[in-house]
Amino acid sequence: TADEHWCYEIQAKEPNSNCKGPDQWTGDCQKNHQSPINIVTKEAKVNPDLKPFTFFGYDQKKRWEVKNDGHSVKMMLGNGSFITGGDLPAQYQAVQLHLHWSQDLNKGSEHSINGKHFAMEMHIVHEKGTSSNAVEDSKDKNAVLAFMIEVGDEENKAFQPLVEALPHISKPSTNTTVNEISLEDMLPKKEKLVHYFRYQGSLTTPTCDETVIWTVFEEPIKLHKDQFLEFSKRLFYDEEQKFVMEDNVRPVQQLGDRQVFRS
Ligand SMILES: Nc1nc(-c2ccc(Cl)c(S(N)(=O)=O)c2)cs1
Ligand SMILES: [Zn+2]
Repeated sequence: TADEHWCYEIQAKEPNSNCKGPDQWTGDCQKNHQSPINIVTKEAKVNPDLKPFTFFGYDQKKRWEVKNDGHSVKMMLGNGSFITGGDLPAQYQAVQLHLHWSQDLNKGSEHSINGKHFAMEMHIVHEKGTSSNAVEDSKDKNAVLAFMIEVGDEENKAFQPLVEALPHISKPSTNTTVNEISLEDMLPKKEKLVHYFRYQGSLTTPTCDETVIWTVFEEPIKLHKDQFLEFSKRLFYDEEQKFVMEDNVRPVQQLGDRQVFRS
């Protein structure tokens, strides 16, 4: 289907590209409750129901499968990690973790906060329900936890196994495993995770289903500059390794009639 040939703007504008850039994405991509968005913090409404999350299984150190899926680097999490709380209507199973980035430190995140983009953005994608029964399509089928990533001068040890795996998955549709990573170690300290923004939106990739309860945490993750540069140095969009994987970022979408909330 046309969506198999969807791509980002940086790929679509290549002379002989035959892929569809963001303004040609189909599915629900042209609807009006889309993601990402710019978050204007002073217009976000405090909602006291936005309690802290509880993370189950995030502390387990595991060997994870990671892959280059041609759009990002994706870590498969289907193993029983899940979240509750955060004013979510049920428990949500962790499915996969992936990132978006640019080489430009100021345009690698999909969401922006008061117009500021970060170097990268990490998404942990969850699906409603228990590992035995997931629910069908609905506005709250998915919950994505979004973390901004800044570049600093300290190595982030929790990300090193993922960074070292990147050269093994430089081509699309390649897999490898990373060992001894715990999701919890990759995230900001738990007490920092009480501050977040919340809105109803979509997948930021085709078919852009409007099924996502978005949580954008205020506290950024920090990576060393060299760790950050590895993503756009080691990963490629194409088999021929002509196009490095960077700017895998959808442009911000109109908020429209939606309200952004904050904890
Ligand atoms: N690289 C790829 N990412 C996705 C995907 C699937 C589900 C979701 Cl929710 C998202 S996102 N960016 O909205 O978190 C991305 C498919 S292929
Ligand atoms: Zn994403």
